[in-house]
Amino acid sequence: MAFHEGNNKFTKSVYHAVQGIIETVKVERNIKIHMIITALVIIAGFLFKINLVEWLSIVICIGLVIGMELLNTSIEHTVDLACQKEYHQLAKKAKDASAGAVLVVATMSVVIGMIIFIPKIWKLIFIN
Ligand SMILES: Nc1ncnc2c1ncn2[C@@H]1O[C@H](COP(=O)(O)OP(=O)(O)OP(=O)(O)O)[C@@H](O)[C@H]1O
Repeated sequence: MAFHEGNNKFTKSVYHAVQGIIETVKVERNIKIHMIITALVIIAGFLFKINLVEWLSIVICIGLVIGMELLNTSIEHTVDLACQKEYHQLAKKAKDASAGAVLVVATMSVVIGMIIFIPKIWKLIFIN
């Protein structure tokens, strides 16, 4: 395979991946909420001048939550395709487990956000 062919294939893959993200953001309400929370957390990070480890924790959480939400959407589409939207006990199990994965990562992110920001907010209110 010539170098430019490989390069072209990579560009196409990135294009499709970006399309997947854009489509999901357009359609899925939950990922829009995650995006808004992400923006607020980044603004709070700058306002409270959080340190490098805190930024790293937040970047990991953001990546995990949005990545997991994209996977959840992918699983929902795959299940709908497989069962043609007919009720099926296995479809329920697959979708519920997938939604559960998002919930686990989102809960972990909220806890990390609280550990980072609550002491800073507390200091701002009661010490300043
Ligand atoms: N084909 C099906 N058979 C059985 N249960 C289903 C089926 N489709 C959905 N469900 C049930 O309904 C729930 C919601 O499924 P749905 O596909 O509407 O996801 P959603 O509400 O769009 O989720 P999200 O808000 O995460 O995007 C699932 O978690 C599952 O319990």
